[in-house]
Amino acid sequence: MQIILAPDKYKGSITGMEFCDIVEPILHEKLGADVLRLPLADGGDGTIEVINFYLKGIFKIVEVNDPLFRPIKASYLYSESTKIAFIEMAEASGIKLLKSKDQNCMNTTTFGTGELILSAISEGANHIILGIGGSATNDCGIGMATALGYEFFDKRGKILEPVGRNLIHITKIRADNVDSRIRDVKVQIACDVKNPLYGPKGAAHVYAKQKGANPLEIEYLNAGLRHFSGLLDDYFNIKTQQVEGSGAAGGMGAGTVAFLNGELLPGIELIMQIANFEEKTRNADWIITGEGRLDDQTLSGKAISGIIEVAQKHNIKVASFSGSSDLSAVEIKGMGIDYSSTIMDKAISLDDALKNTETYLKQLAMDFTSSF
Ligand SMILES: O=C(O)[C@H](O)CO
Repeated sequence: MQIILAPDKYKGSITGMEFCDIVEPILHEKLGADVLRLPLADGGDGTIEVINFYLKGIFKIVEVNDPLFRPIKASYLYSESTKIAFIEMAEASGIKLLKSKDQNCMNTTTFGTGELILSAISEGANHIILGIGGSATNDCGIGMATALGYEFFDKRGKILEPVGRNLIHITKIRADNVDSRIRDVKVQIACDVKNPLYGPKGAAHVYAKQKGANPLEIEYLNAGLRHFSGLLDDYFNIKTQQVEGSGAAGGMGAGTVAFLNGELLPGIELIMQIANFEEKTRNADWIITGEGRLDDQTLSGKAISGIIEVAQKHNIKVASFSGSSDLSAVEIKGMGIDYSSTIMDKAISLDDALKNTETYLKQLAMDFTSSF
């Protein structure tokens, strides 16, 4: 029997690799199964480790500007043999880098992410995968673009600092000094959400509060995104608001489409491409997946959605060992999952589940093997 282990992380608990370490020996021992590990991620936190499992690159450490223009060391992954770099914007421009008192996306920049991109190009990358999300910013990517050589002017012809509050003042974009090497690089964007750029479901209204903006500032940032999107559309001949995910990471989705000619993709889709997932699983009997929680979001962008698609195409059974589930047995079956169990079925409380994930996950794996 061939079994593929394709877990995402259990957020705040174990990584996908740890999941494999726990489950694989039980499948070997109890079923004599041939097990292949293909850990997945959705583009959010922890994606870099999963990508490295496939790319086998090395981490490059560079000094860049953090969201408040302070020097920090940030890393990205580079694979010399494939010339692919994987950059997580949160490493340079993430909310995790700021104390809560310093968080306000009126004043933050994605400049450091642009510096990471330049560094990767200087290393020799001809393909950059940029994971966006977890950002401290709402600057529509103008910080990143500035690092690449773009300039943004106000109506008096003054160059503006590339931060969220200045989007509304931009009247002119200049590309004369842009690093021309960027044109030869294929850029794919692993996007964590599908929000539009502005409006009630846009970057500012949905995510700026968690980045320290107050209600007035949120309105101001939203107006800035709306205004700037008009400029981007005219300058690059695109329709930013219509791009799914343009509002990801404070408008970085739109910024990457415009300034990098990037292709926005759900993170899971990109990682499955890198893992060569479909090719490697087509003869499997089972795919076992797992993620922190099965819920009604599960089919929209999380790892399991991509797995079910491939499994159904090749008639492979799917099992899910998740942390918890908000779905009924009928809903789970309806999604295309043939076997499902959760850590919370075993644990007496959330605290117990988090403390004893390994023990309970072993039990889930044992139960699965006994079902044959
Ligand atoms: O960074 C952000 O704004 C969120 O992760 C959504 O992309």
